[in-house]
Amino acid sequence: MACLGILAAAFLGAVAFITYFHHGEHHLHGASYFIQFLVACGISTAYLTWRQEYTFSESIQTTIRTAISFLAGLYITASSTVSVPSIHSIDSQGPQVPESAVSGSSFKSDNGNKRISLSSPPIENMVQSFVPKALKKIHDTGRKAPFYDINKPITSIQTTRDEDLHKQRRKLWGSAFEKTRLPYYEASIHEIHANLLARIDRDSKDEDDGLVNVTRLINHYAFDVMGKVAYGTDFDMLGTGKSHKAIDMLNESMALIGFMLPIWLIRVAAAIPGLTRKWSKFVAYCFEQMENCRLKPDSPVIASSLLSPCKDRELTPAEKRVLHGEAQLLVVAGSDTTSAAIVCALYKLALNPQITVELREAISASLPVDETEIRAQHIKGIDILNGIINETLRLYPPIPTALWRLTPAEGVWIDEETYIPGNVVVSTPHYVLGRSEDLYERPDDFIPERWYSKREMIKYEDSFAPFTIGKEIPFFLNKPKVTTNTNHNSVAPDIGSYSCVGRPLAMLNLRMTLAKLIHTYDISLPSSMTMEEVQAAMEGSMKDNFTLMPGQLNLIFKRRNMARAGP
Ligand code: HEM
Repeated sequence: MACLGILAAAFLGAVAFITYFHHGEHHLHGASYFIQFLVACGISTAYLTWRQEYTFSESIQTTIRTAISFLAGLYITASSTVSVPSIHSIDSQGPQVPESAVSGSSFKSDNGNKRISLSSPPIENMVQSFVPKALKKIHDTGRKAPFYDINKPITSIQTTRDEDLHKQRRKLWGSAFEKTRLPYYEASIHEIHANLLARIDRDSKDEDDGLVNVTRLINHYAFDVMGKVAYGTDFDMLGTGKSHKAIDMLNESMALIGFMLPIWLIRVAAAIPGLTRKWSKFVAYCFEQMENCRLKPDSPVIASSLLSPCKDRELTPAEKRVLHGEAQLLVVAGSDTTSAAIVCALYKLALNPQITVELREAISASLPVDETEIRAQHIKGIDILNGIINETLRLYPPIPTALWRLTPAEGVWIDEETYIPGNVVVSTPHYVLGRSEDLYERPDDFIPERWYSKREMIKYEDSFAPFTIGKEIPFFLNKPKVTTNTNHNSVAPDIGSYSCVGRPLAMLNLRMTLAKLIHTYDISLPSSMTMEEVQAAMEGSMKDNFTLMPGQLNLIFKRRNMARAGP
């Protein structure tokens, strides 16, 4: 009898999957399913106790047995129904992705010599592809995957899956990065550079060994810049030497994303009271900054552009939801990404002093006579500077593995022999592609020239897209062969594209900050550590929390003894 009950429950689980769970998306209802499941278990226990005259403990045991059988039936049906479709070739091992990156198990597909990688859990029908042509194909055709519903009902340009809303927001964001706005951001960067240099000088003196904690320093710098250009707010993390309380809350929340849990589980966890308190506080803080910008609508900060359609009236509930999302995105999108790129570039420059010397000479040569300040217009065309940035973004893409896309309903042909069916979640990890021998000669070496004078070292250019590429317009790639010397002055990419709309600001900041630091300081490895120890400290503790979190990097900064080097 008990056996029959178990089989019936398992059968019901299978039917529930086939008739209901297999259709449409369910990740937003995880918490409500969970509650319904608990209520059903409670009702079952009560029914068995009062109507069937079971003892209380027998009722509980029978209910648990039935519940487990139901779930097993559902899970087994799901695992056997969801096929893993993508086929592509990868090297036997492939480069290792940073700690806590999407974990996947590789195995052979039916055609033998080709391999695919499947990320758990299988019910999400998820694959990672390392085929050279995959990145462009997937991002040209794919929609955003269910992962982007992570903050619902709060949404933003980045997380919305509604294409009309995305287009509306993209227009507003685009206006924040028009040519005419960049001089304001440049002036803010200059202002914060003064704090950056003062902090480096202070830290170099304060610490006994003269070491500067570059990871923390640049993190503080990047947040100070974003506070200023986004809202006109001074986080003053460089000045105080401490993280702003809002940024602490953000960091703790991002660490949770690093576990890369399936989206339905994140949504269930988010429904548990108190668990996302810090994240909510961070969002509320950012929204407050956004609200303050409503009082100064003509200020050239990014928030003003986002507020422009509603500057003279009350916000509707829908607008409030979007502006909460955009308020936090403004800080999150621009800070950790830029910070990771600057830290990793300084790391590579410290390891490669010869490249640093060449860069410094090129910077000096680019400055007009009597000019002591680094200005964007003078340095934007320096090949070696752009090559260093590209090479850094290739080896350490600030968004290393995520960017999940859902294939179109009709599926997509990646190349002549690789087809991925519709509605499959695909990720094309930049970190892995950037280190692939299929795409680059000597992929593990830092060779800035590969982006200008040694372009033959790039075997397949379309796979380099650290700012990702658009759904409609392959923005980053639609230009002549030289990708390094590109337009931080270009207007933002076209509406409809999911690529990084803040790229002009990111490139402006990367160029100016690297140029300023290299022009002002001699930067070297700590004498107390071997090169291997520096590498282990930096790369060994690198993390993927959606954005790349560099490990520990301590360097020595010595002011250069020359008139033109000072601030
Ligand atoms: C080195 C620095 C940066 C890198 C590598 C980078 C990279 C990216 C990538 C890969 C995406 C796609 C994300 C996704 O599809 O989920 C993205 C989107 C975005 N980025 Fe950046 N980013 C950087 C700096 C910035 C800055 C400074 C801003 C300014 C606020 C910014 C604003 C945005 C926004 C608003 C989006 C969403 C665009 C959309 O969905 O239409 N980013 N970025």
